[in-house]
Amino acid sequence: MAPQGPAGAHPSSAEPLSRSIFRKFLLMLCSLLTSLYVFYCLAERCQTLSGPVVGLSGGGEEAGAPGRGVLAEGPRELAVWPAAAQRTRLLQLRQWRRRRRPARREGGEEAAWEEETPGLAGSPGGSGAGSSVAEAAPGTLALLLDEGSKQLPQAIIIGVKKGGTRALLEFLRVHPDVRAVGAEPHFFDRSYDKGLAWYRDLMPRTLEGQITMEKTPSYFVTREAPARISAMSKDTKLIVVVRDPVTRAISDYTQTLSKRPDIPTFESLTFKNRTTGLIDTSWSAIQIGIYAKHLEHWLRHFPIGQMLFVSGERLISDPAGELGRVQDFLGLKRIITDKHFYFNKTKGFPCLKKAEGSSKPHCLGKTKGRTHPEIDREVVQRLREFYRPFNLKFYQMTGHDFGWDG
Ligand SMILES: Nc1ncnc2c1ncn2[C@@H]1O[C@H](COP(=O)(O)OS(=O)(=O)O)[C@@H](OP(=O)(O)O)[C@H]1O
Repeated sequence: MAPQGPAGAHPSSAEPLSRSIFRKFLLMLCSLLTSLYVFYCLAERCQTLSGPVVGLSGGGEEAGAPGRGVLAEGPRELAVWPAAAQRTRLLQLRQWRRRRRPARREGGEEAAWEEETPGLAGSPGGSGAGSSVAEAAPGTLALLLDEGSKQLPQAIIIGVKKGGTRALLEFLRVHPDVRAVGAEPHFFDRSYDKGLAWYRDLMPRTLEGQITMEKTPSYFVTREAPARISAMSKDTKLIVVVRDPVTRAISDYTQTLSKRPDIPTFESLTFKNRTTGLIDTSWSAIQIGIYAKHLEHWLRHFPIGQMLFVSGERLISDPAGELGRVQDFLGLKRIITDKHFYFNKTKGFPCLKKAEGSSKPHCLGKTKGRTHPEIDREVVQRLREFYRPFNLKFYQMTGHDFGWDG
């Protein structure tokens, strides 16, 4: 009788066979798991697995740093990905980056959006960056998709300062087919000598079908800007956010006052001579609002149909309506609708229910919506009279009554 005991203690003739079966089973299990992993990656789930992260620590695309986060083999491996998957991955990567890093500031003005619920991201048990699957960094394959190419902008928000340009750009960035620089490049006014290659390098990468955009509100009043933009491309689409020039001037003054509290009053800066009521048109706060004059320069280089005038007032009272017009003008599908906005009573402005790259409500930062100082009624009235003929001319030129004159 064969001795009884634990397996392996007394080898029998059947044991080598079961060991080899076990080895085969292990091998099969390993290949199955590997195939499953590859399948998951190809099914665009790679980012939810805690795979190795490569080279994401550099500055963002909007900083224009070349080569960040791209594996050497990127383009070769990327070729096996369908275009739609590439696009999805690029968007996911971009969203992940946005969650990790606030936007750059533009020339002293705040470019970043403000979290409405600060503290949540890092709170214990909350969905802070890196603390949950949803917030995890994209996996290695996803990083290969930090591709696409940098293009010169096909559309530019050229003005006007304090018109609502930041709100428009941030709202537009929700659209999956819009990619924009966060900061103001100031290329066509301050950095033109750096050349188009420098400018292009500031742009985010785009995939086919995506529009590259930037906003620099000072272009609208820069004499050289129309010719320079036209020299870059005659087809550039131009967007101008305009606002009642009197309120705009006060907003402009309020911004300067916040930085230099010792400046003279708005009233004294408005006039060359207060007794005669002569307006000081050399003061930039006043000059910028003479929209008809500035527009004349643009119309020497661009047809009016290539320009879209967005009402700064309607951007606040009906953001979805204005965004509808902008999306049509840019040839984009109307994806941004009233479902994207809510009115924040504390801020007194529409905010995004979910900003691009975030699941939280977002409003513009503290530098937008500053309380304006009380201005002498007579001065406001005098300014209204001053602007009226220019406004009427502007309405004629654009074919749109913005309603600033009653
Ligand atoms: N949604 C939303 N949230 C906050 N602010 C909004 C919004 N929509 C328009 N605005 C108005 O935008 C004004 C600032 O305009 P800009 O962004 O063009 O300013 S800047 O030229 O870039 O400094 C800013 O002007 P002030 O209120 O005078 O600060 C706002 O009135």
